[in-house]
Amino acid sequence: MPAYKRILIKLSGEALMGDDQFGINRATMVRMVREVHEVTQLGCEVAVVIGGGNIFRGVAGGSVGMDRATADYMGMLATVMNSLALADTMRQEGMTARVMSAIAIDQVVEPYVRPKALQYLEEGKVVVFAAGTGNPFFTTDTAAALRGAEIGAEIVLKATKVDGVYTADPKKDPAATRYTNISFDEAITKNLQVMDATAFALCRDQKLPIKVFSIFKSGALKRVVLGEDEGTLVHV
Ligand SMILES: Nc1ncnc2c1ncn2[C@@H]1O[C@H](COP(=O)(O)OP(=O)(O)OP(=O)(O)O)[C@@H](O)[C@H]1O
Ligand SMILES: O=c1ccn([C@@H]2O[C@H](COP(=O)(O)O)[C@@H](O)[C@H]2O)c(=O)[nH]1
Repeated sequence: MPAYKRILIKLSGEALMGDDQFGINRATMVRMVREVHEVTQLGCEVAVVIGGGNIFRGVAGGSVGMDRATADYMGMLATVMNSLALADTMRQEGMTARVMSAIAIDQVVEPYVRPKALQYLEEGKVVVFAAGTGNPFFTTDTAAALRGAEIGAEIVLKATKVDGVYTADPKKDPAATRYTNISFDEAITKNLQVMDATAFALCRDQKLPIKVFSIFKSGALKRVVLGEDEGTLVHV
């Protein structure tokens, strides 16, 4: 029995690279989709936001010296590519997914319209929100918080490269220790970089909890959805 009826999953773009230098690693994508499939089969309504780090990192060199907003639009377009690839993999795995973009690209993907997204969720379709918030100077973490609040998700699940929120970046500080629970205020005050402060603040204000866990750990997403002990809960 799932602990939540409706969830917003933020999938790491960078994790999609697998062991490659950039881009989409097919086997990794399929594995991530199968993890999502498992939770839809539990009866959860699922929306997804995917990052763009796997593609944007590959082109970031070319964005040096560009104005920030233009580079950010490139980053948002990278998330559209990831979203299309994700939805197509979902289709191949027998799921029904719809991509909705915050930036109008009508020939490619339907625009984000909140009532339509709610309708898809009620129909049991997975909704993939592409192009972040549609605004530069933000991130897909903030898009996850924003869309999560808009659709009335009970929790935002940040599926990332580390297995929770640590006292410091565990990739840089081997002495860092993991929190089981942490409040939004503490995460913001301590400037913990696992998620940006805008996303933390939005979730705090909307009383929308976040669970941070590893997308590389097999079965972790399902365990989170079943309410089992996994990762770090960020709460009001
Ligand atoms: N205090 C911390 N606890 C845990 N991770 C941290 C912390 N500080 C920094 N990090 C880093 O934050 C990263 C996760 O956040 P980030 O938003 O960069 O990645 P992502 O969401 O997985 O990727 P993308 O932006 O491509 O979707 C982790 O890989 C970790 O190295
Ligand atoms: O609302 C948004 C979301 C994203 N961006 C830009 O896209 C890249 C990729 O997103 P990640 O969250 O880092 O995976 C991001 O670095 C921004 O440049 C944006 O401008 N607005």
